[in-house]
Amino acid sequence: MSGVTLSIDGPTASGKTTLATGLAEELGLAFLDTGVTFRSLAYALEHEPVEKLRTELGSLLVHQPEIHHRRRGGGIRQPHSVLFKGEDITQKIWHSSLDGNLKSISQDQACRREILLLHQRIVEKYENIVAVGRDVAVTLLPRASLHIYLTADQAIRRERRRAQYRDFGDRSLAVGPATARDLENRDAIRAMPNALEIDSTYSPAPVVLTAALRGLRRYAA
Ligand SMILES: Nc1ncnc2c1ncn2[C@@H]1O[C@H](COP(=O)(O)OP(=O)(O)O)[C@@H](O)[C@H]1O
Ligand SMILES: Nc1ccn([C@H]2C[C@H](O)[C@@H](COP(=O)(O)OP(=O)(O)O)O2)c(=O)n1
Repeated sequence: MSGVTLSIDGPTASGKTTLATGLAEELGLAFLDTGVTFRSLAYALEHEPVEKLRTELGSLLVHQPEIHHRRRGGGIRQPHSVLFKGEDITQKIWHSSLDGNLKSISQDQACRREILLLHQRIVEKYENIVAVGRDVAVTLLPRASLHIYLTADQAIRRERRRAQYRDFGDRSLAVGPATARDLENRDAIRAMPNALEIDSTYSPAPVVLTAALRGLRRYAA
């Protein structure tokens, strides 16, 4: 299949990264995790003022969206790596001490605009790509082949996140209810003709992957 673009939205720990990794491996797609940009900027804010991050985002942060299958250096499994001023910070961006910065970056509209421009430049480079994040269907890939909204009960998502990071020390574990932004995105995606909503609460990852592939075949046909 060529010319495949997929967007995956959904709340924290609903399984977006897992599904996107499966789809990228199965279909040979590049993978852009937009949350990695927000987390990288939260890290970068420890070192640079926000004005500099906004104006020099494209040169300070370099994404490598080709998929890496292996756990990197024994750390958390990451789909792709990211460099900040030339340094690979992929394993440093998940610390809970960055949660405050993450909130500031997420709420900074000027920053969000620059992040979107950066992501648009990245997706333009790839004919086949899956992008993951809180608003990718609406903002980044409105013309994707398929828009997936992934969800799962909050208690299940919290348990999954705890299990995921059990061995990795002080990681960001916050798992709240779906936010207003999540629900807005969900409603916008429901209104799209080529959309698929998957509740993964009782469906293991391979079942979710099969459902997504079936949805893609239906809309790509
Ligand atoms: N369908 C599923 N069933 C059970 N566990 C899952 C499922 N999808 C993902 N997981 C696990 O839940 C955790 C969070 O998944 P992840 O893909 O990182 O979520 P997100 O990217 O939405 O935050 C991971 O440990 C992952 O292995
Ligand atoms: N497209 C995006 C991606 C992430 N964010 C914000 C909101 C998220 O809490 C943080 C971190 O993103 P990340 O994808 O790692 O978060 P979740 O695992 O979905 O909770 O960034 C966003 O506002 N828009």
